[in-house]
Amino acid sequence: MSAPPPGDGPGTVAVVPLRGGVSGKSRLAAALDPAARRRLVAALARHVVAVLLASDGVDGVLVVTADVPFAVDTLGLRARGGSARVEVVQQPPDRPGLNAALDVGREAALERGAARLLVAHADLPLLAPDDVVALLAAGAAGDAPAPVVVATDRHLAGTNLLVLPTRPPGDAPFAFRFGEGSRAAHVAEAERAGLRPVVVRRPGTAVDLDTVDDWGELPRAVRDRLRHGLDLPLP
Ligand SMILES: Nc1nc2c(ncn2[C@@H]2O[C@H](COP(=O)(O)OP(=O)(O)OP(=O)(O)O)[C@@H](O)[C@H]2O)c(=O)[nH]1
Ligand SMILES: C=C(OP(=O)(O)O)C(=O)O
Repeated sequence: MSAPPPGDGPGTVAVVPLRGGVSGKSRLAAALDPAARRRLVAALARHVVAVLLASDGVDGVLVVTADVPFAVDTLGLRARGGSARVEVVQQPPDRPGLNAALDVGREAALERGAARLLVAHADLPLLAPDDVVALLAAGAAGDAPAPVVVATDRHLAGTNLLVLPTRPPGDAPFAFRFGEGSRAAHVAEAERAGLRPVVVRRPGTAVDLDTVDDWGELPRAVRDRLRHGLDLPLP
């Protein structure tokens, strides 16, 4: 995705934060050894990126990570000689953490002229294109103020995906507040930024893979594929 003339940029760019390699999915250490976790992180990331690319309304995907070689290999970009619609963006070492990764992704999306961001975690095994299309529809600009779609997790406490304008009204940009209690934090942040929060909870967006309990609740066929790093079927 290159920088287009003002106003001609992509409509919606997806930003996928990825903590790859051995540092990802540490909460699954009791269930999976480091090699299996690395395979799982890779298979999950491939699934989420494939779903985003298959979703109408997503014009490009930026994967933001400190581990660029892992992401490039995982997504097969080297083999494919890169991809016009998927780019891996380096997360600088002096900007650590998930929220900083999303700030880096938003800056890259702005450089590409994107009007809207779709933040999507890389650990959503049941995500399907229909879910992405539904979130984009919920985030359609329509009447002012522009909406911020908060796709919450199964516990109605976290945030698995966000849809928001790349440049909200006013000067203070929307602050990413991923972490404990992020659903409520993102709703409050949207209101502070003069945006309209819309909370969504769909089976495909609510299931993220964080803990051993989450692992045990996945369909067995999905667990078996992820354990061996096999791709998940595209719904
Ligand atoms: N680029 C980047 N992505 C991150 C970072 N922390 C988490 N992520 C990604 O953000 C999403 C949510 O991740 P978490 O479940 O909070 O963290 P995790 O590394 O997957 O798992 P834990 O190690 O168990 O916390 C996943 O897509 C992670 O890969 C980070 O510091 N930088
Ligand atoms: C980062 C979040 O949660 P988790 O670490 O459980 O993915 C969140 O919901 O903001």
